[in-house]
Amino acid sequence: MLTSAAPLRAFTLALIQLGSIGSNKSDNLRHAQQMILRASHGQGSAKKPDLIVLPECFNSPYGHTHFPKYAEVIGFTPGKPYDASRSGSETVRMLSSIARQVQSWIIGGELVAMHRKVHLFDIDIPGKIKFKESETLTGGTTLNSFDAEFGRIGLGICYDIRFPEMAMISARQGCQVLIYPGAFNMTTGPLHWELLQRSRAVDNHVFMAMCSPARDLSAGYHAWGHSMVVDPMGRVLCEAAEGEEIIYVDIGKEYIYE
Ligand SMILES: NC(=O)CC(=O)C(=O)O
Repeated sequence: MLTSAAPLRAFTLALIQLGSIGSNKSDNLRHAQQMILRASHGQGSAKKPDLIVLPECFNSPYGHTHFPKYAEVIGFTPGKPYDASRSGSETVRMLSSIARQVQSWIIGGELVAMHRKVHLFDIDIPGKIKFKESETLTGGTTLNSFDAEFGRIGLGICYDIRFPEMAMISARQGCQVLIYPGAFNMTTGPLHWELLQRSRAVDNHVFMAMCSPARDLSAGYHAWGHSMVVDPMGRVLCEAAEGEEIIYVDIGKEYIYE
C-alpha cells in the first residue's frame, strides 16, 4: 500500500527523442548514454533536468521479431535490495552508471521501480499497419510508480495509455506526473498521440508525458515522434518534431495547483 504523496514540487523534465537506433545493441546503448549526458547539461534557459526520459525500446529496433534477441534478464524484485552495477543486464548497468554520474532520475530502466507494459500492442489495420507484440512478449500485470524528491511518478508504456483505468488508478494512488515511454506510428500517431495524452491529463488532473523514438524511415517501424508534455489543464507545454531532439520543460509553480 502506498503512503500519500507529498505535494508536487517544481522540477525540470527532459525527454530524449532518441534517433540512430540500429541493430547493434551496444552502439544503441552508447548513443543513449551520450544523449543522457548531453541532456544532463540543460540547454539555453533549460536547467539541468531532475528527471530524464528515454523512449520505448531504446536499445533495440522496435518490432516483435527483434524482442527475443535483445531481451535481457533483469532479476529485479520490488522491495528487495538490487545492485544495479552487477546486474546481468547490460542496459541496466549503463543506465545505473550514467544516472549516478549525472545525478538525475532516468526513466529507461533504472532500478528503483520496474514497469512491464501491461497492454500489448496488437493491431491490424488492413493496408496500413499490422503489429503483434503478443507473439513474442508477455504483458505485465502490475501498476508501478516511484517517489522522487519532487513528486510521485506513475509509469506506463505506450499502448497502456489507451486504457484510462490504468492512469486513473495511478492518479488515485497519488501520482502527480504520469510518464509513458512510447512509440506510436504514422497511422495512429496523427490520430491519437496528442489526444490521448491530453485526455489522460485532464481526466486525472495530472501532468502527462510520452517520449518517442525519432522517426527513421529506413527502419521497419516508422515512429511518430512528437514527444510531448501536457499539463493538468490539457495544455501541451512542449512538443518535439520528428527527428532526434531533446525537449525540456520546467514544471514550475505556475502549473502546480494545490
Ligand atoms: N506501440 C504501441 O504500443 C502503441 C501504439 O502505437 C498505438 O497505440 O497506436
